[in-house]
Formats: sequence, C-alpha cells, structure tokens
Amino acid sequence: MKIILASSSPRRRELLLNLNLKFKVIKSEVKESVDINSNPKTVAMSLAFQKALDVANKVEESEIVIGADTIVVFDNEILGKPNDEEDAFNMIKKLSGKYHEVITGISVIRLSDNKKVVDCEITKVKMKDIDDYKIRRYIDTKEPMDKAGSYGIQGYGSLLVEKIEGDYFSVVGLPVAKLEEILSRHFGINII
Ligand SMILES: Cc1cn([C@H]2C[C@H](O)[C@@H](COP(=O)(O)OP(=O)(O)OP(=O)(O)O)O2)c(=O)[nH]c1=O
Repeated sequence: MKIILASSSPRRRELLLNLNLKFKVIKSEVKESVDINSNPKTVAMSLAFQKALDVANKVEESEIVIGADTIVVFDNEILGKPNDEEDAFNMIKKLSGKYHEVITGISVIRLSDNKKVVDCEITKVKMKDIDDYKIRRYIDTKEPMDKAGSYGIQGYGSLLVEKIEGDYFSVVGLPVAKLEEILSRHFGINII
C-alpha cells in the first residue's frame, strides 16, 4: 500500500511526517480558480478533491492519494492567498479584532476500488486587534504571501491570534485527526 500527498505545501508534508506514515509527495497541477459566490465548504472540498483526483489519475490505481485545500472565510467572503502586499494588508485589516472561519477541505482517493472520500474541517479563529504599523511589519516578514487569509498561525502569525475554537492543525493546512478517521474507516489504515 502506498500513500501519496498531492500537495506542494511544506506544512502539510510536515504534519503527515509527524504521524510516521510512509508517503510520497506529488504536487497537483490543478489551477485553483474560486467562484467567490459558491458555498465556502463546497469550494474547499471541491478543490481538495480536484487536487487528489489530478494526482490519482497520474499514478498507479492502487495508490491512496490525499489532497487538501485551506481557505479563510470572513463575513461570507472567501479569502485565499494574497495577490500582493496591499492585498495581504487589506485581508489582515479585515480580520483584525474579529472572528473568522478557516475551512480545510480534505479528500482521499483510491481508484482501484473507486473510493473517493471528501470532507472538511471548520475552525473558528479570533484575531487580536492589530494596528496598521504592526500589519506592515508582519507583511515585511513575507510570511503572509503564500497563505490563505494572509497569515500563518504556526509562525509570526501566532502573535496575531487571540484564540481558536477547533482543530489547530486544520488551520495550518491538514486536519490530521479527520484524515486518520477517513483512512481508518474507508481505507483500513490504522495509524496507531
Ligand atoms: C490560515 C493559514 C493557512 N496556511 C496555509 C496552508 C496552505 O498551505 C495555504 C493555503 O493554500 P492551499 O491552496 O490550501 O495549499 P497550497 O497551495 O499551499 O498547497 P497545495 O495546493 O499544493 O496543496 O495556506 C498556513 O500555513 N497557516 C495558516 O494559519
């Protein structure tokens, strides 16, 4: 049995490594286009599914392929990765002092027996009140630029967060407990 992580995200790779699972990484070539009017859960799950399926179609049918997608939702608006520093500034400014949701879609596919599982995890995050100067200094670290919602809770972004309700690992990019449930229930893989 082989497991493939269909992701270019170093955070996802690290979270999976923590579980001592043997896996390979193959990046998907899905172009992430988001229809901002669709339901956020559907967007995260659909992107996760597309990533997993894209890679599943390129490898042996018996391989188990994992895909994920993380989005930030504030006031029904989907915030993906920032286009530039100004975009990052505006996103963090929006999130400042308020609650938002981080949704990570997760999909696991094995084509040999046509198993295709999709689910998502939702975490609430409350950001501290952050003044403009601090937002600029945070952006100067470059940390926001490749992250949904323009922050990384695992890095300097930890200094911006007041509290969270739900799965921390899902905010970082991979809901590992949910993944374990899926692997155990649908694929007969028990990690511990
Ligand atoms: C909110 C938040 C997001 N992120 C990251 C997780 C994801 O890597 C990224 C969202 O982009 P994604 O499109 O979910 O993933 P990716 O492009 O990095 O990797 P791939 O599509 O190849 O799997 O934002 C953090 O690292 N910390 C956070 O606190």
